[in-house]
Amino acid sequence: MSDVEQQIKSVQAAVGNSDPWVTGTIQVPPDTLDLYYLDKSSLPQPQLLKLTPAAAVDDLNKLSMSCDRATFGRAKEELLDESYRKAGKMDVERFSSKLDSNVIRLLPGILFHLLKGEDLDRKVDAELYKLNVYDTGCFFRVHKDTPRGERMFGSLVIVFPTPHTGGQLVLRHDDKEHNFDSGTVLSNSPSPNDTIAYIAFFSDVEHEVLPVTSGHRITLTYNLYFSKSTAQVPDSLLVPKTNFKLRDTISALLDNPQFLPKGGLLGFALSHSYAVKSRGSLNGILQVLKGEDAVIRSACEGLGLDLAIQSVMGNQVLLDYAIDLSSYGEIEGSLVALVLNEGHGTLIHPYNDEPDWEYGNEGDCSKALAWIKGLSESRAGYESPYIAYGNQANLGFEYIHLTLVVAFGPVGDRKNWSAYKGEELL
Ligand SMILES: O=C(O)CCC(=O)C(=O)O
Ligand SMILES: [Fe+2]
Repeated sequence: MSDVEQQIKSVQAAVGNSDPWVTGTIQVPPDTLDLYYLDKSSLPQPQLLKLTPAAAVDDLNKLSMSCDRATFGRAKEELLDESYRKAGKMDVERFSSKLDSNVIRLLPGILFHLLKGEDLDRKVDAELYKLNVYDTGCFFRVHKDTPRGERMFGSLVIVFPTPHTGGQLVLRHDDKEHNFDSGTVLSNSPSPNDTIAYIAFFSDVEHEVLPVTSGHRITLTYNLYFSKSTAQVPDSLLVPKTNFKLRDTISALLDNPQFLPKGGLLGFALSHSYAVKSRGSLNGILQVLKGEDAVIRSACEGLGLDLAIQSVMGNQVLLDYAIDLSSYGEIEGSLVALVLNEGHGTLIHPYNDEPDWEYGNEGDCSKALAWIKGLSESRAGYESPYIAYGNQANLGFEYIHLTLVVAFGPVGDRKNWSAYKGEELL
């Protein structure tokens, strides 16, 4: 193996692989478990229910009866189908939870292990979405939470300590899986009367709620956003914000004069998928990277390199916008030619190979790219043209797989990324 190959392997090994979810329990002031809600009588009456392990089964059933049947989204449709999702839901206008006014105080403790790098210092908004009641036999099959905009990065579920068995939340991402059994975790907690369980995860993580086998699993769900406000959050002390190993291995690779002496690109296929509008620009995504993706951004920014988020088509072309495949139909090859003929996209070729001019036009350039994390088979190109199953109908944003492309200049001037134009087709 050459020096360069060895150094690329070292960069690859330094890319982190932390979980895209956190789960746990938190003790809360007991009165924050109070829930006020409007029942379903013809003149709705306010009710107070303490969502504790001691809550009377009749009262929990009454809450359950006051809920509507929960729907879910398939593509652009909102559906009620109890073979896919069986649960009660209450919209935010019909209830008030004391915990909700406290949730902002709980967030830093919860998100500490989820957010990485500079994201740890960002202000996060938590938007209450629904109260859900899963009583015996309720479940929610595999889905992803519907993206509500570029800045939404995750979902938070709070589970009250009302007794329940079953109803585990199973989360899956790449080859990882996590099963969170809130009923068991809560009943085994040291202070079960005033402890809640939480699960926070990046919204593109696939998840399902297994059937509840007894009792009532009652939850609040939140959408998590990176705040637009620039209010400074105090620096979290003693938290390493940079993956120094990653920064140093990239630096060593670029210091090697054998590696792309005229300059070139590094490609990191992102671990998460991101919500974009079709044909929408990808510029804003750089600011909303999640988890390990944000760590890669920090390391490369720290080296003064140029960063861009691109979509990769057929491993041959980089695009700085999301293309709407449904408006083209047909096969990928012809799409590459079409996009290039329209004057979009940058041709790329592997760093250790010659450009492939199959689709090139006179005057085109092809840039050499070394994949640090390549697009795996299942991730090549785009996710399905629409979200098959969401917790709400498609709101115009779709999750797609993207690549962080890092540009660097010639040996001795690696920060001068704009000096690298690529190989030209004459
Ligand atoms: O209750 C849970 O743990 C998850 C619920 C869920 O996935 C949803 O409401 O979208
Ligand atoms: Fe969900």
